[in-house]
Amino acid sequence: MAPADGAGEQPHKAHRQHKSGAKARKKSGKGGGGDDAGGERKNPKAFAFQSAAKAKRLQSRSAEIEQRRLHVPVMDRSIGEPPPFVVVVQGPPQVGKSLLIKCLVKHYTKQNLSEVRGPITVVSGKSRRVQFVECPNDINGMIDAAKIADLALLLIDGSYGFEMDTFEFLNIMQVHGFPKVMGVLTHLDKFKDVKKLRKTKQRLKHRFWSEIKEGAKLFYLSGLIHGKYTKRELHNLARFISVIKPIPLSWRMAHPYLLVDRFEDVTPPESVRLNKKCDRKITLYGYLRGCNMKKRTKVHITGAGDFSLSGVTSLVDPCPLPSAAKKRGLRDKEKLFYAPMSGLGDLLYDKDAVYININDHLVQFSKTDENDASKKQGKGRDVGISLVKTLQNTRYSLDEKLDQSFINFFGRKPAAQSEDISASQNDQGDANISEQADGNDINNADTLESNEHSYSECSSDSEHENDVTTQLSDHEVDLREKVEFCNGRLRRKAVSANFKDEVDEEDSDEDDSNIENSGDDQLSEGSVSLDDNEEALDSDDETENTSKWKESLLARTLSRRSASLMQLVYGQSSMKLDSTASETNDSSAEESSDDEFFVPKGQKKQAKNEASIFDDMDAEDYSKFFKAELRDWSDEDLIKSIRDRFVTGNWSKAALRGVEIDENKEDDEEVYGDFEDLETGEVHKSETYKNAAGNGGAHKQNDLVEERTLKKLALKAKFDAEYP
Ligand SMILES: Nc1nc2c(ncn2[C@@H]2O[C@H](COP(=O)(O)OP(=O)(O)OP(=O)(O)O)[C@@H](O)[C@H]2O)c(=O)[nH]1
Repeated sequence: MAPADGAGEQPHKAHRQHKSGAKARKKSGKGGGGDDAGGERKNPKAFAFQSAAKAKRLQSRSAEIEQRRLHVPVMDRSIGEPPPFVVVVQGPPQVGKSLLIKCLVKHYTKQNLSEVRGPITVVSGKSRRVQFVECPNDINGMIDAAKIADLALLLIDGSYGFEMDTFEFLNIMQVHGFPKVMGVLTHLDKFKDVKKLRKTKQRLKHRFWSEIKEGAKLFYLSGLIHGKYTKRELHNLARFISVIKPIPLSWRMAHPYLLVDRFEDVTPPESVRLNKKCDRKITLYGYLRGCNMKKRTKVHITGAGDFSLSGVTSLVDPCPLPSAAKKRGLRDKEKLFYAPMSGLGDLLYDKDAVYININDHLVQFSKTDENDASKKQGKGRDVGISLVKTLQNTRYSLDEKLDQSFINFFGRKPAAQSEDISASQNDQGDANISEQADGNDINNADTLESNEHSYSECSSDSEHENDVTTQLSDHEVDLREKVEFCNGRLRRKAVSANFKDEVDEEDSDEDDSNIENSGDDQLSEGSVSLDDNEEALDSDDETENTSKWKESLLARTLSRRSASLMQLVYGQSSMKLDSTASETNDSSAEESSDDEFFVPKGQKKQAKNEASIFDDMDAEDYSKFFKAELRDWSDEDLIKSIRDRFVTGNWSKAALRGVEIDENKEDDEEVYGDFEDLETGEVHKSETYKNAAGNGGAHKQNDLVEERTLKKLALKAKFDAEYP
């Protein structure tokens, strides 16, 4: 019993009050909290700003946020999940484009990519997918890539410097709407001297800024480890790619377009057997961007021509966002990548089928079995097994077959095959021509600019350089192409007068103090630290910071203007034809009307302007002027001369002027209307001449000459009297 009594008397453990945490805070709030909180709130120093500069910064920041809010919001037309963000990796040959894509894919998906072909879609975040595309090294591929890029990664060989490919691509992007651009320096491990490396980085960064814009992002990939870029630098780059916001480009938002990541020939094999050049039916797969596409819309396939759509079907997303993937079955884990052309991704959704790709190691085939089987049968492998084996080996048999047979969007197609395509699409011939013409234009411009080059062996000794610099018509282009033989191949270096290639020793000492602080930051961050160099850039001359490569745009545009349809078809410059025509007109006009000679300067100029409005038009395309110089539209006379051509002007006056010109022509024809028909050999004489000849030949002619001389003299006298 005693123990029972003892248990009854045992004192209860006292309740321990909470001294910290939510409960304690709650209690103190309930109790005398009012005073404490009030006391805290009443402290005036706690909420006042201490520094005027900080206050100013805060104020300007809030004003900026307010301003941003006031901007017209960009209409988001997308329905459901946004399509993947297209990242185009561009750079000169052998700069490391494929390697960078492989490394980024490995970073995002932990998958090894054996080859980079076609677009590669990877999931880069909870609500974001990225599609990597390698930009081909030819100009047509660049044009195609520039049309679809949301972000362009410009790879630059740090050990060599800027090459022309980069500027050509920038130039093309400028035409198609400039997407986001980031620079990536590779091959930096070739520098043995740390100081030189730092100087080169600095120099390339400044040039990159001045060519694109101040503060443009430039990443450094400092070298390879086991044949791959370092994880830390890739991580930084991937993070930037993941967070970057695409610029809404108005043209793209208003037009539907598709980056094809897979295609299939669905032409019945029988019709192909009967006619190898029959019209093919092709199914193209890809994410639709821009806006919705309608059936029967005319579409342009780059490099192939214009076609009409026979139908559009929406399919299951082959690379869904992680959130969407959970809703569907069939997959045990999330598939974070889709690259059918590169042989990555194991589930394919077709219009009418779903293909599941099973890896070889998951299939129960063992070598011992095979050997046994062959022994048992006494002759080769069983037909059934070998059939299954071959089926297993060919992952995308149809695609691969197609790939070998034709359309290759990015310029790898063999010449013979391309001929086939154009032959089979005779009805779309016009479109093909226009596409080629377009390409020609740019090629023309390119060859024009590449006239301006020098050829040299890749060596540090500049004396060996054979520097041939020709000037593009009137426009001096700052950027110069220097072709040199380097690392076993020809490279086109982009030389700028404003940026020296070699690092000046004197400069390097000077600048070192600036870089010392920022250099490490850049190395560790893998990105440009803006603040460090802002001041240095501010002090730069403004003209230096303007994009130099843009200057060549005008020259290119002008050079492109001269190419006309006539020139392309007949191989003859329409410009020349027209100019010679106008020259002859001029000379005849000079001869015929001496009146012009006695017209005051200003008036004469005006009259000339009038005439030249018609003269310097392209014969075929009136939107083109072939004269290289643009008119001086500040000239009052010139403005006056076209005033009547607008809605507000006097149209009848303009028409009268036209009639006057025609009448003058007739007059001229009367006097100089003789011509010889070269085909028939018939000589036509003008009426005046005929009359003169009929009425007594030379005598009459003399009279005419005399008459004209008298007329001239009279006019001269009149002129002198009016304008002494
Ligand atoms: N040392 C060094 N080698 C590199 C670096 N980046 C790429 N490479 C090597 O350069 C070679 C070319 O790389 P790729 O990725 O094939 O270059 P690419 O630009 O795709 O080449 P193309 O497709 O032919 O234009 C490979 O052997 C890479 O290992 C780098 O930063 N340092």
